[in-house]
Amino acid sequence: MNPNERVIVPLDVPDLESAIALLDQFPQVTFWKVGLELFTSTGPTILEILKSRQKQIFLDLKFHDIPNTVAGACRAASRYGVDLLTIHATCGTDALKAAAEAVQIGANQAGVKPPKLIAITLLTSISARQLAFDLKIPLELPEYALEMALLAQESGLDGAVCSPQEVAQLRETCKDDFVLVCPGVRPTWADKMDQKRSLTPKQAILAGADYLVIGRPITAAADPELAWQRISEELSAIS
Ligand SMILES: O=C(O)c1cc(=O)[nH]c(=O)n1[C@@H]1O[C@H](COP(=O)(O)O)[C@@H](O)[C@H]1O
Repeated sequence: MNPNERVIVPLDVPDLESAIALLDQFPQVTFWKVGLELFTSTGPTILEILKSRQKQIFLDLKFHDIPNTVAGACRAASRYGVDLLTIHATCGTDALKAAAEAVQIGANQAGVKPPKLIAITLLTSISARQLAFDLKIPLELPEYALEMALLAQESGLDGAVCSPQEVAQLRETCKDDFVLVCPGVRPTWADKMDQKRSLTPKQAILAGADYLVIGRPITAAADPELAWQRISEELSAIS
């Protein structure tokens, strides 16, 4: 895979107009993420636009609900023919299994390829301190992220979203074709902002990430094209 194809850029913008402006600004980006803000604003229209431009789509709706409800949501989302879809591992095994099954049913009904269903292990904005003191989880952070990934794998999911700081451990323990997607990636020259567990693009790929989600270091940079180019050069230099 061309290293640039490992970078997923989130369309974290409020409306269709701003999303199209980003697509026009970065024709070289092959994989885009549609998250809660844009999908809530535009609905599936943005997915049609991405498809008309032959882009890969990560529909990041982070479902979190009871088994019957997440199954229904996954069935509906899978009819759009997207490539990746998210659900929180903390829904529990019954909901994850129901979601994995629903993804196949929805895609079959629409005659499209099923998306890879991937589980959020622990949001990259949560620190070890917050895990212990706010969420009252008694496990060490890397152990918790690994447990969530294993729960997803055992429930029949295709992969997980984790911070780059945990990806080496997940890569070592999960099966080889388990897709690992890392947000919270920050080049040395970028501000970390609300991301608490970051590594650089090169470090994240070397640790075993299949895809990197990189947003504001590119889209909010003073010179966004230069930021993309620097990331692209960093990844191309990996031997
Ligand atoms: O599912 C995600 O993509 C996600 C999971 C997570 O744990 N952390 C996380 O930051 N994300 C998403 O990854 C993107 C990161 O954007 P930047 O922080 O701007 O690079 C955002 O769209 C987040 O919604």
